[in-house]
Amino acid sequence: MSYLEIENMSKVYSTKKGDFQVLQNINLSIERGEFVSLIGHSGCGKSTILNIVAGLEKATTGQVILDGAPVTGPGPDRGVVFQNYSLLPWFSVWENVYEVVDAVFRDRSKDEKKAIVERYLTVVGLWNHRHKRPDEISGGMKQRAAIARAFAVGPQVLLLDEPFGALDALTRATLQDELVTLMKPTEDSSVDGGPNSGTDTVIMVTHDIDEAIFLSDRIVVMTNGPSATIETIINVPIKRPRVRRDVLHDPVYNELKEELLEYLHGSPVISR
Ligand SMILES: Nc1ncnc2c1ncn2[C@@H]1O[C@H](COP(=O)(O)OP(=O)(O)OP(=O)(O)O)[C@@H](O)[C@H]1O
Repeated sequence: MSYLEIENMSKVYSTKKGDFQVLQNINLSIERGEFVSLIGHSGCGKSTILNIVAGLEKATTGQVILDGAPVTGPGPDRGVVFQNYSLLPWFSVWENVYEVVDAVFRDRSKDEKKAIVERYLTVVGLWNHRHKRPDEISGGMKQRAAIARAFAVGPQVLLLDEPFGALDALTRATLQDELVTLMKPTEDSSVDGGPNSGTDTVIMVTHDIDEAIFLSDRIVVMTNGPSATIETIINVPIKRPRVRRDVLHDPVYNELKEELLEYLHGSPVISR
């Protein structure tokens, strides 16, 4: 059995107009340490899959098994980052991260918890902005704070729902690079939390083909809904951690891009 198993998952929403089958027969095995992206047209159920793995939604049939145990609700072993930041508006950046660290690491000293917060706010370049509230910082900074908060508690599985979707291309690329840095285990184990306590498995929902290729080991392409299922799974045979420029120059990159565009839009694309 793999580290994370999605077994025969289906999801039916009851609506005023009757039952609406979003997902049908989703089967996916993810190994520890894998970065897997879900890609597909709007409304096919990508967020629904992520929410079920997060334990925020229940599957209608089937189940999610994580590290041998069925998922029955949310837990500190899974961290979620949404597109819309989800920071508490009345807290500073520092407090937003500290609150969660404090809740998860109940038995750590205050100094240890502060050190974890400092470490992750520093990695995402927000230490100098730690006293600001979410409405005083840019969208990119808010998303950095949300990412720092997710990594700071060191969930084994990180669930990213279009984490960079609302950002401009430049900020997006910077944050993708920061994510690569955060995913890389460091030698420094003096401060626990984060990658040192094992955040190495990621499921990311994205609409961005380049982002999916740059970050993922495998890309799961969904069919269109309703009753969406997995159309195909594409391997990205470029070793991680990756450097953006190297990936862009890798001949495999254009081949994968073309393949994905063909799945998503059904027509061959002329590569540059
Ligand atoms: N609570 C709900 N009740 C009824 N229908 C829902 C509910 N949540 C989602 N849906 C429907 O389920 C379908 C899948 O939604 P979901 O958000 O998972 O898709 P998605 O692939 O993530 O879309 P997008 O790419 O646009 O974010 C959509 O048609 C949506 O309207």
